[in-house]
Amino acid sequence: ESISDKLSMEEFLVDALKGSVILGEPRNLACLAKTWKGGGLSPKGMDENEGVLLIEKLKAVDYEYREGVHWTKCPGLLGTGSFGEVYKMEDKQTGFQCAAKKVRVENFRAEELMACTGGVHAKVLPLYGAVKEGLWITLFMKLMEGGSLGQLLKQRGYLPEDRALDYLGQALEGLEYLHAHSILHGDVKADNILLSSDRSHAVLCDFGHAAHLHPDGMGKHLMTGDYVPGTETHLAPEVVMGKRCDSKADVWSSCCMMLHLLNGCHPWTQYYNHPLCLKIAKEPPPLREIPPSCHPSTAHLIKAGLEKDPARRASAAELRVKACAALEKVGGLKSPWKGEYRQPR
Ligand SMILES: CN1C=C[C@@](O)(C#Cc2ccnc(-n3nc(C(N)=O)c4cc(F)ccc43)c2)C1=O
Repeated sequence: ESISDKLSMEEFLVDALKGSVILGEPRNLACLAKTWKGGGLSPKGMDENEGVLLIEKLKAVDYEYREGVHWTKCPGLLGTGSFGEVYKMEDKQTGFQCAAKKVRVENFRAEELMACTGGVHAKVLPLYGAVKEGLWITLFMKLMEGGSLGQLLKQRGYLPEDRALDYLGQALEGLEYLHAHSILHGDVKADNILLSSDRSHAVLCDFGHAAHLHPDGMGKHLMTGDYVPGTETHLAPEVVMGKRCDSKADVWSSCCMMLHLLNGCHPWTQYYNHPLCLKIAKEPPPLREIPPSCHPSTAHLIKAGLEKDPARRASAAELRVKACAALEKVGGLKSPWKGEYRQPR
C-alpha cells in the first residue's frame, strides 16, 4: 500500500480505537499510543478510557478497563521505573495477576510502547497491554517474581564473576535483538533487568528512555525534544557530549552495569562527585574499577565495551560472544546462591 494509504489506514484504525478498550494486537496499540503524548486535556479527556489489551486474561468489559472496577492494584510497590511506579495487579474477572506501571500522560513517551510492541524476544519483558484512563496511562506487563537485578545486588553486596557474566550475557542478548530492530534501550542498568523466580533467567525492561535509531545505523542526537537521558553513572561519553548516538551507547551502559555487579557500587562514584557528566566526557574510561581478581578475558570484554569512541567500541553481539567465552574460561556458572553477603568493594 502507498504511504497515503498506510496513513489513512492508521488514521482509520485510531479513529475506530478512540474511546474504547479492546483486545487487540501490538500494532493497534502502537497507533493509539501515538495519540496519547501530551494527552488531550479536553473535559472528556479527564474520564476517557481507551487502550488495547494484548492477552485474553486481561478482560475489558463493555469496551472499558478501569482501575478499581475491572482491575485492582495489589498492596505494595514493586519498583519505580522511569516516570512511573510499578505495582502488582489483579484482573477482577479472571484473577490473573501481572505487573502494571502507571505513567502521567504528560510524562508518557510513545517510544516506551514502540520498543516492546515491535515483537517478542526471550530477553525482553513482554507487554500485556496499555490503557489510558483520564490523565494516567497504565502499562501492563509480565510479572517477574525474581524481582530486579538491582534488588538482588543490594541483598548480596556484589556478585561473583560467573553470575555477573551470565546476567551480562543475557542482557546483551536482549540488546542484540533491540539493536537489530533499530531500538536503543537508553537506560541499561541492574534495576532494569528483571529475574525469573529461580533467578536463572533475566529480561530487559523499562523502555521509558528508548529511542528509535535510523536503520542505516547513523547516530541520532538524543538530547533533543522530549528525550530524557538514562542513569548518569551509566551514560556513554557521546551521550553526555550531546553527539549523535547509536546502539553502542547501550553497550557502554551494559559495561557500567557489569562494574556495578562486580563492585556493588556504580562506576565513577568512588572517585568523583556530581556532576559526573564532565568526568565521563573528559576522563579515560573507568578501567581501574575492574576488580584485579577478574579473569583476563572478563577484563578484556569490559575494556572492549568501555571504548570512548563508539566506532571502536564492541557491538552487543560481539560483546555477548566475549561474555560467553569468559564465562567458559572462569569455569561456567558455579557459584551457589547461598553464599555470604559480600561487603561492596
Ligand atoms: C514491557 N514494558 C512495559 C513498560 C516497561 O517499559 C517497564 C517497566 C518497568 C520499570 C521499572 N520496574 C519494572 N518492574 N517490573 C516488574 C515486574 N514486571 O515484575 C518489577 C519487579 C520488581 F521487583 C521491581 C521492578 C519491576 C518495570 C516495560 O518494559
